[in-house]
Amino acid sequence: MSSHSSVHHGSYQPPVLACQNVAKAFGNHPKSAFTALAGINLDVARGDFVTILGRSGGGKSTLLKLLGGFIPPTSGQVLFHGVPLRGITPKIGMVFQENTLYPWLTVEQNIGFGFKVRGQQKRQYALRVEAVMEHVGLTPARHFYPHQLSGGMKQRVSIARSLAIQPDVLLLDEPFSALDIQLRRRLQKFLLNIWQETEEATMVLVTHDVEEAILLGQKLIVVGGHPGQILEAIDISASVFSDRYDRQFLDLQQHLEGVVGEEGDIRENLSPLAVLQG
Ligand SMILES: Nc1ncnc2c1ncn2[C@@H]1O[C@H](COP(=O)(O)OP(=O)(O)OP(=O)(O)O)[C@@H](O)[C@H]1O
Repeated sequence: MSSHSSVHHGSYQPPVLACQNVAKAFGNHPKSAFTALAGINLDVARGDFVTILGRSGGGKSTLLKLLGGFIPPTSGQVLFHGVPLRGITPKIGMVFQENTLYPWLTVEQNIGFGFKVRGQQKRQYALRVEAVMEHVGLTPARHFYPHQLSGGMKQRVSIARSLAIQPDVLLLDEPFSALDIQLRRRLQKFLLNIWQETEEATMVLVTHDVEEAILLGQKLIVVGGHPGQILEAIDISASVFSDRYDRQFLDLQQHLEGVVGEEGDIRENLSPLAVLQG
């Protein structure tokens, strides 16, 4: 999808993550196997913010799990820095929709968990935890336990916990969909700020919310069909759509609402769309 990653200071740099003709089927028996994804080709370059949009059951989570090494592809390859991915790695962070915080640990301890579990001493990681906690605005809540936090705070802790160990890429599966609309908008801005402020931060976010996909993504991928495939890959620059009442934004939004809408077959709703570029 992106070509600028291949030339970097004159030396070749493979994408952080890539899918090469990836297919995923579930079920062991060939007769009962269900092909969730087929023919997926995708590059995630360093510094990209990719959003994956699709309707429910379209295969978005499956694609993210493949990219995170949680499940292996049935055929094709998932490459991490040009090398086949063999299972999960701390270099790929993952944030889920539901709260996955440890209820018996405080905010601070949850954020430091990735270090502790690797056997590091607190003095080795305390400064890093401090910095991340400050960055996500959770320092005042450092001694709180998850049950004392709001939904938005919990997701901020989850994001902070993943970012703390400095993964090469952060994968986010509908991280804000359990939150109300106002909070969702706030956390979208928060995530965008983190991406902009952190040099070469690379993010892949799955959502069924068209507005979220456009506001956050710099590259937007639509997944759908049977079996699931990449129906569209659109290059957008976040800056083009700084105003969500922008004409181009509204046109793109309307087009994508049609694509992921509940009515009709997803492929029938597709219309040619010029690639928008910043
Ligand atoms: N472990 C599994 N075993 C069998 N089928 C599965 C498994 N995981 C996913 N599927 C099927 O693959 C298809 C894609 O599922 P997936 O969870 O990737 O969709 P999604 O786009 O993320 O949906 P949602 O937005 O509802 O989470 C669905 O039909 C689902 O039932």
